[in-house]
Amino acid sequence: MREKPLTDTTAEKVIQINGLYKSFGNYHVLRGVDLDLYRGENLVVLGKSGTGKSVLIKIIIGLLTPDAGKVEVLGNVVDEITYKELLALRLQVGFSFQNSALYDSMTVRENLEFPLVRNRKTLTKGEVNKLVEETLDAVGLLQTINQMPSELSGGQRKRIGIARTLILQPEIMLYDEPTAGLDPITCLEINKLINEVQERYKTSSIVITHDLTCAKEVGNRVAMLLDGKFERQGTFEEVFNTNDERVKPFYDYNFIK
Ligand SMILES: Nc1ncnc2c1ncn2[C@@H]1O[C@H](COP(=O)(O)OP(=O)(O)OP(=O)(O)O)[C@@H](O)[C@H]1O
Repeated sequence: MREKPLTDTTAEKVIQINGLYKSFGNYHVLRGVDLDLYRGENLVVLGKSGTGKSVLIKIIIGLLTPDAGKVEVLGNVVDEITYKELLALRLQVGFSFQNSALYDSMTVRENLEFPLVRNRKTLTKGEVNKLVEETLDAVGLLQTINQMPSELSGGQRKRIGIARTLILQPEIMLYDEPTAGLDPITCLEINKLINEVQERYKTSSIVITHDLTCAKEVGNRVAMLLDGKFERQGTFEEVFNTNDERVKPFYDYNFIK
């Protein structure tokens, strides 16, 4: 298995989260989250279902507001900027949805053109075509350009979903369970793609996953959300070298102990 290099912690922090709290009624989901994303790294976020991983992502992209704490993304304090600034920031933060979220009535080409036509209005038709083709090529699916999403496999749909996010060339990528529901071979292909995207597009990424093979293959660093905080952060080995009963079952289940 490929060994990922350690994160360069002297690099700029593209996301800085300090003392973040978020509750819904009496349910205290995030209870003092501290987390940094360094430029160029893939940070894997692990945690049991319902621990607040999606809530965290929604706060990062300004879809939810924190109760307390500071969330800074590419130098912007997310709940202090104007709505216009937030929209501009969201173009720098690509979010790859779990269900791929493709438009079923559009071809692959049209799905990829859509974010460009909406957000890069000065591009010529030729430039749009070039970007669509280059991005499809980067995810290895140029041959599907005229197909409909319904004609693609689950793994291909994931790739197209990633391509549609990548086409705006965001600085930060957020992957939400990129390998969920895929067979092991396709999972390995998606892991490889996430690593290729990191190298080719120089993205900084947060990868939410329950798949520890994915975590090991793509993560320069791993952070585990436990009881509302990232109590364990470090390399894959550092995070899992523990007898903590909240952590061990993740490892044992994934690696059949
Ligand atoms: N808008 C909301 N209003 C009320 N409760 C919410 C809201 N959003 C999330 N929650 C609650 O916050 C908790 C954390 O949800 P979240 O979706 O972040 O979990 P998760 O860690 O992403 O889970 P999974 O791994 O299953 O995707 C859940 O109990 C959920 O019901």
